[in-house]
Formats: sequence, structure tokens, C-alpha cells
Amino acid sequence: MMEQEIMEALNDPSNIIICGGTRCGKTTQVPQFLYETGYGSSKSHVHSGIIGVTQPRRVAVLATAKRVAYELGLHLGKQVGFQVRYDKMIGDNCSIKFMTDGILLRVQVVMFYITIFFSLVHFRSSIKFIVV
Ligand SMILES: Nc1ncnc2c1ncn2[C@@H]1O[C@H](COP(=O)(O)OP(=O)(O)OP(=O)(O)O)[C@@H](O)[C@H]1O
Repeated sequence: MMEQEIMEALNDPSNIIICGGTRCGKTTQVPQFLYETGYGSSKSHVHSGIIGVTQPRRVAVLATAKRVAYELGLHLGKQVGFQVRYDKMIGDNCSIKFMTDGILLRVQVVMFYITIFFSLVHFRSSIKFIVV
């Protein structure tokens, strides 16, 4: 799926599944598509929820959070944050949060979403699961 197709699919109320080859950019690019469209912004009335991304391992959480912050030109620990067991860097106005599946299950269960490999969710005004 290309960026436009992904963003159009988001207008569908059902959850979506994005398939792509290894290292094609599912983890690092899709959150950026969402962010650049206005998701994750506290100023947006429609898309104000945090973009949440899960990864199975803490090393991958740190690496992808750093990479996305770098590509967006944002500060890690501010607009782009992460949380793993015993470590967390999250700003008050965090837009994109990377976390392990374990954190999702332990800490975010009320607010968030779940997927096995990787997920994004926009909560508050609506809850959406994107599995890639
Ligand atoms: N921490 C990083 N440092 C440098 N380049 C990176 C980093 N993370 C990702 N990349 C680059 O971004 C590309 C996309 O990586 P990404 O993790 O988004 O792919 P993916 O489709 O989620 O992969 P996978 O199927 O293995 O989870 C990679 O080919 C890699 O070159």
C-alpha cells in the first residue's frame, strides 16, 4: 500500500491491516504518515489521540523511536517518546509513543490497543487498530 491508500483506508471505520516486505518501512513510515496528516496533535479536535506503536522487543522500541524522531526532525522524549520496562522518555505533548507489547498490556490497557507485532492506535475520539 502506498501512503495515499493507507490514509484513505483510515477513513474507513474498521481496523486495517497493512502488509509489506521486511524493512519496507511499516514501522518507521506509517507513524510519520499519520503524524504529518495531523494525527497525534493535541491541537487537533479530530485526531488528538497519541499515535501508539508497539514492538515486541525493547531494543527495537528504542531504535525505531530514535529513527522516527530523527526523520521527523523532532526531539526524542518530547513529541516522539518511548516506554519500555524500567525506562521511559515521554513528553507532555507526546504525539508518537513507541512501546513494547508488555507495556501496552500492563500500562496502557485502558487507553490503548493491542496487536502481536506492531500497531498504531488513535484513541479518544475513535479507536483504530492498524496492524502491519
Ligand atoms: N534505527 C535505524 N537506523 C537507521 N536506519 C533505520 C533504522 N530503523 C529503520 N531504518 C531504515 O528504515 C527502513 C525501514 O525500516 P522499518 O523498521 O520501518 O521497516 P519494517 O517494514 O517495519 O521492517 P520489519 O518488517 O523488519 O519490521 C529500513 O530499511 C532501514 O534502512
